Amino acid sequence: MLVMALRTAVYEANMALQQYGLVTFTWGNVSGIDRELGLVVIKPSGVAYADLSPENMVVLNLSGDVLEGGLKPSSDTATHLVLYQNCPAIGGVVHTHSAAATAWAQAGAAIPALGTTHADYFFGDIPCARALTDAEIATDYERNTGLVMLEHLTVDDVLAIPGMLVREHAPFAWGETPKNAVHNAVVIEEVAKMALNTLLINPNVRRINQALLNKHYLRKHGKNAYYGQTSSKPSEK
Ligand SMILES: O=C(CO)[C@@H](O)[C@@H](O)COP(=O)(O)O
Repeated sequence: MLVMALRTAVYEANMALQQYGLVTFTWGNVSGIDRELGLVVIKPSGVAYADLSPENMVVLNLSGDVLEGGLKPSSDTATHLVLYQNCPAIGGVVHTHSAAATAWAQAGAAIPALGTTHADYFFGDIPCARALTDAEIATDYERNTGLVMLEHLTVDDVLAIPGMLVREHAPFAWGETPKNAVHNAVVIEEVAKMALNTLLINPNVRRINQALLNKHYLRKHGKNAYYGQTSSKPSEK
């Protein structure tokens, strides 16, 4: 039984999706990585959260080969792997179809940074990656979903904007750990709801004052990050 600690962390993170109201049926999955061992653990595909256990999580290598687990890995596994393969700072990935964030994704719109709740976790708007082309859908939808997200990422500062929407699909979030990734997925859904309501009240609302965004983001994430650029490694806490 490989990486039991990671299995448990990924199991607990998947259970937290339900706890925080991020999923209906099985519309969400969490994974985690042990980079020293080169192993990824992910939720099994289509399995109800009530039926999950650390033991039935699926263990893969970074190429996606199943090393342990009799169940099929999440259908989004290739997307998770693209993020791990290209972004060393990422330790956990979440995908959900949480309703408000999915509405922004279906509309093809980035979630604007309108207030300090957003600024505490995201150093700017939450991008919406473009819709995939016919060819990208036909060849490898899940892997290409990860690649279109990379079009928006500066690999060195993926933790400054720890999540993104994918047009015609839904949100992805990430973090230093599976638990942190779930936290960011909750924030995406909450600020998606807040932004939706804010724009209903005032369609002409402007984005948060830059100095206030910097103050709130830097207060939580360290002083060595600058708007749009961050240090070559995640900011010291
Ligand atoms: O995006 C979708 C479905 O549109 C999937 O993420 C969702 O059904 C979860 O799939 P898995 O059960 O993780 O294979």
